[in-house]
Formats: sequence, structure tokens, C-alpha cells
Amino acid sequence: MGTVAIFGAGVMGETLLSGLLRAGRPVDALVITERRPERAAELTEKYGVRVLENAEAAALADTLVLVVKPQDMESLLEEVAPHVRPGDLVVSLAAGITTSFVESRLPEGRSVVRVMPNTPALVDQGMAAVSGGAHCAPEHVAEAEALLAATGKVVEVPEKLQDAVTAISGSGPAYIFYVVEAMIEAGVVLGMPRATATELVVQTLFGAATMIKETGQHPTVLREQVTSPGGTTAAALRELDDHKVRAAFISAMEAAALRSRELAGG
Ligand SMILES: NC(=O)C1=CN([C@@H]2O[C@H](COP(=O)(O)OP(=O)(O)OC[C@H]3O[C@@H](n4cnc5c(N)ncnc54)[C@H](OP(=O)(O)O)[C@@H]3O)[C@@H](O)[C@H]2O)C=CC1
Ligand SMILES: O=C(O)[C@@H]1CCC=N1
Repeated sequence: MGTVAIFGAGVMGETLLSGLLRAGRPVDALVITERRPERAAELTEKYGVRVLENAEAAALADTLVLVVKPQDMESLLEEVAPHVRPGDLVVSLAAGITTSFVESRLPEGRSVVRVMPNTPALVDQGMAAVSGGAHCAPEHVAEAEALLAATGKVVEVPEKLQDAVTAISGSGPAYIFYVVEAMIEAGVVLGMPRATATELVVQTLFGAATMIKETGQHPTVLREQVTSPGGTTAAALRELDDHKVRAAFISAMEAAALRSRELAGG
């Protein structure tokens, strides 16, 4: 098994690191890079993982996983490019950054895979989509899939769909947390203690998600089952429609996809 280097151990970098360790990848087959010394020390303490400089990590690794913000990608690629050998695989997790952007900053012919993961990977319930670049053989895509499969589900998509993936599953957990926050707040307005409101909302979310997954029924059918004629749910849903919540979700996700397309431009 080759060495995997994770460049940038922020939220997503640490999520991937911890997932690979939980999945049984030996810690001595992993290295990370991080520019803040106190963060590097924290990660070594927590996981026993080696922290190296970017150039050192690039020279050592067979698989380079780039997990810095899109705005930091250009300078990171400048540092690692001279050390990427022909057989290495470069995996970018950055929103908006295309495989051609990464390829153009590496020596000619390097294998690049673009991935969009999400934070539920922290609890092994991640959803990631992968797309191979111009010089990728199927085994390179399979290798990236195997990395991400350590923390959840993986699908392969044509790269032109990655901005949509980013808007759906990449940013998606934040929309759900936002709805959960709003429902808890509403429970408090209705006189419920905050802790009880939180328990009710979280279990309702979990129950509804499990129903969608396990029954295979369309969400419309499941929603109609809850909506008794002339009842409470119909009254609530009419308010959501009056406030154009469905249209707001579509606009919000269009904005996320647009922002993803903008990010490669810096
Ligand atoms: N968070 C999420 O839900 C998701 C994030 N992503 C993608 O993952 C990437 C990282 O996001 P996220 O983890 O949220 O962001 P963070 O800011 O938490 O993490 C980025 C980390 O990279 C470090 N870093 C920046 N430049 C360098 C460099 N040159 N060398 C080494 N380390 C560096 C940063 O250090 P410092 O603190 O000093 O800036 C920071 O610790 C982004 O491109 C994002 O699009 C994709 C899907 C989901
Ligand atoms: O907000 C962002 O830009 C990143 C990409 C997807 C989720 N978080």
C-alpha cells in the first residue's frame, strides 16, 4: 500500500484523515501537511500522524490529496508540482477547481481526480462524487473511489456535473442543519424546552431520512401520507408554499452551483 498525503488539515482534511484511520489504513502510510504549527501539533497528538512540509510530503507520497480552500490551490500546486512523479495520483477535493486547472499546473500527463465529499463522512455517512481528468485510467478513478469509500457512499459523475454535486451533497448538510435549527426555534416559540425540541426534531429527521432510504417510496408519497385532509400538516405546508420555500431552495442551490463555477477563477 502506497503513502497517502493529505495537504491541508482543516475540517475536510481531518474528516478524511480520521475516516482512513477508522477504515484501518495504517497511520505510517499517511502524512499530512498544515501551515499552522499549533494545528499540526494538535493532529499529531490526536492521531499520531506525521506532519511534513508540502514539498517533503509530495516527494514521499504516491497519492496526493489536496484539501485546501480553492483560493489556496494555486500556491499549493506550485509547491508540490515539481515532486509529482508519473505514476502518482493527485486527488483534489476543492469546490470548483477543475481537473484541467490542476493538470495545467503539474508536469504533463499526470493523473488527476476531482472529488466532492461532504462532512457526514465524519460519521461514515459521507456522500462523495468522483470524476477523472484527461490522463486518468479507470484504476485511478477506482483508487480515488476506494479512498472515499472509507467514509461513505461514492458515485462517479461526468465532471460537468460536479458544480451541481457541490450544490446538492457538498453544501447539502448545511441546508439540513439550517432547517433543523429553524424547527428547533419554532418548537421553543411553541413553548417546548429547547432540549426536548432538539430531541424531537433530530429523531424526526432521522426517521424521515430512514423512511426515504428504506421504503424506496417517492418523497411526495411519504409527504402525502402525513398530510391528513383539513389537518395540521396541510396548514403548515400551505404556509411553506406561501413563503415560496421550494423556490427558495432551487434559487439557493443555483447560487451554490454558480459560486462553485466561479471559484476556479480565484
Ligand atoms: N467543509 C466542507 O463541508 C467541504 C469542503 N470541501 C472542500 O475542502 C477544502 C477545504 O475546506 P475546509 O476543510 O472546509 O476548509 P478549512 O479552512 O477548514 O481547511 C483548509 C486547511 O488548509 C490549510 N492550508 C491552506 N493553504 C495551505 C498550504 N499551502 N499548505 C498546507 N495547508 C494549507 C489551512 O490552513 P490555515 O488554517 O492556516 O488557513 C486549513 O487548515 C475546500 O477546497 C472546500 O471546497 C469540499 C466538500 C465539503
Ligand atoms: O462551502 C464550501 O465552499 C464548501 C464546498 C462544499 C461544502 N463546503
